[in-house]
Amino acid sequence: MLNLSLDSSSVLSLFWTASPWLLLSWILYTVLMAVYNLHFHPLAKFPGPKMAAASEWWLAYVEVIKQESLSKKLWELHEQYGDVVRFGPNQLHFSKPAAYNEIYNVKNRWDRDMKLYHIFADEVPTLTIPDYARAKKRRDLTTFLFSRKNIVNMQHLVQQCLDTVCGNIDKHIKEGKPVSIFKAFRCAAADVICTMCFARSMNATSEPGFNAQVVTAIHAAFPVIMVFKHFPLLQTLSRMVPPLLLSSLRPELNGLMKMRKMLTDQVKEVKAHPEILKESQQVTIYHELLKDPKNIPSDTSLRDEAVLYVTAGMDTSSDTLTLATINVLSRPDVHARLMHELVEAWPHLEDAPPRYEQLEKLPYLTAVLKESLRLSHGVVQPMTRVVPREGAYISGHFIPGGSIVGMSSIFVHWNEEIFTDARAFKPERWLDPGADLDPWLVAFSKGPRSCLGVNLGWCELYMSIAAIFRRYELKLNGIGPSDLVWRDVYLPLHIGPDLTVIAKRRTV
Ligand code: HEM
Repeated sequence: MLNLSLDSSSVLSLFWTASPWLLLSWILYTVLMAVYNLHFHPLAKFPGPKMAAASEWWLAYVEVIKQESLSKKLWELHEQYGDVVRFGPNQLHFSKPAAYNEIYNVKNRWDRDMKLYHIFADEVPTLTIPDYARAKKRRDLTTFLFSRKNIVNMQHLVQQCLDTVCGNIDKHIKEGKPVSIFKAFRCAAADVICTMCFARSMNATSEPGFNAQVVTAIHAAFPVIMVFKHFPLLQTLSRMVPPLLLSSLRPELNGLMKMRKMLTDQVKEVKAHPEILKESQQVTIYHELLKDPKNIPSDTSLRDEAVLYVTAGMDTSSDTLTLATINVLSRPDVHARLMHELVEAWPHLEDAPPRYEQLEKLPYLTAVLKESLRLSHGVVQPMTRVVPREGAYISGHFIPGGSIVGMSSIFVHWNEEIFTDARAFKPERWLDPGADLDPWLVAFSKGPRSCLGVNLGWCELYMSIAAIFRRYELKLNGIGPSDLVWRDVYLPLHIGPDLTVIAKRRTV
């Protein structure tokens, strides 16, 4: 009988003999694919850099080697090539704001493109389920948890987290230290999400100096996921590394592992003792996702859903709040007008803070928040969608089925025809009755895959600004709006200095 077993030295020698052929075949394949992509691909007629059209490697070079922001690079490309740009063999980007509504709208049931979305997890949590039908099923399960009604009822939990933030700010004041408003809002958002969704806090808001591990870890993880976007094999390999080894190789990721462990333990506890859920006063994601006994998600699925909520909700709302604080403090006229409104709504500091429903009726605070959402953008990377088989018209062009299309929110938010002096912070623009700007605020995106946590997001924004501005006199600590510098890593990752303020308790 033929002996097929090979020892390790013969496998190695076979590999060395075959490797020049493997390399040659790969080069030949790449060249042939480039020729096909440039001349015969259904998107061949669309303009854009030739290297981008030829191969996926162009985008990997821009995002991983040069560490450039894709959305900002696309801005330059549109100036050169016009309103449609081919920025990958099968990818198109659009610049006219109307195209945003043509891609992301309630009628479109377009799939997400997994080349981008696999970075957040395997196909398990809501954000990474590619097809609309399955994603809808998963989203529908949590409709109640994120409904406006539930958020309004549970707002005392948001207030509790904000009170802990204030307690920590008071400690900074006592010790004569500036407050990192950047970290404070991130800690607040992390605790709000965990308290609301899992009925358990990570106590990030109590950490000295707001130096919570979860904040450092998520900040450190985003540039890594840009590498995973282009080299998915590395992501698979990284999952095989034992947590202990990973934490010694990348100690800054400790917080992420701690959070995963906390949520894994919680999932196990809830599954082993479902009676905990019956006794709980509060609806959590576990109540919602374990509702249907015939469709119980796996432990990993539950854990990944929980991790998704923290990563989806932490940086987005805290970026908006940080941007709001720095811009309001750098414009004395805006600051004075906002304070006037807040003092009227909350005249005596010793009284309980106004409720969310009352705050959302304040026109100037609302204008400040809309302007802050506009300039913080939400997600900046083009959120890629797959055009259905029959094709679609976008920006007046017929786009063949199977093409991947997307549009970064910066192309709407920085559009000068909609927002005059678009890069400037001008809350007044939202108060102009003739302007009708609301349809162009796309920070939460649009359509069936838009933000699931939108009600919680708004609630946090209103209550945080009211609590921090009404309770403290704040001054910028040597920083200003020009220090709000970001790199596009799907979200806008802050790469400027720490953003600190000097705080003093208000007495009246
Ligand atoms: C200012 C605050 C927020 C902004 C600007 C924001 C923005 C967004 C955007 C633009 C998307 C679409 C992403 C895409 O298609 O790639 C999204 C999705 C999502 N957001 Fe938010 N978000 C915010 C707060 C939150 C909060 C507090 C949560 C709660 C935990 C949350 C949970 C989610 C989830 C679960 C998804 C995925 C939805 C799906 O795939 O169907 N977000 N968010």
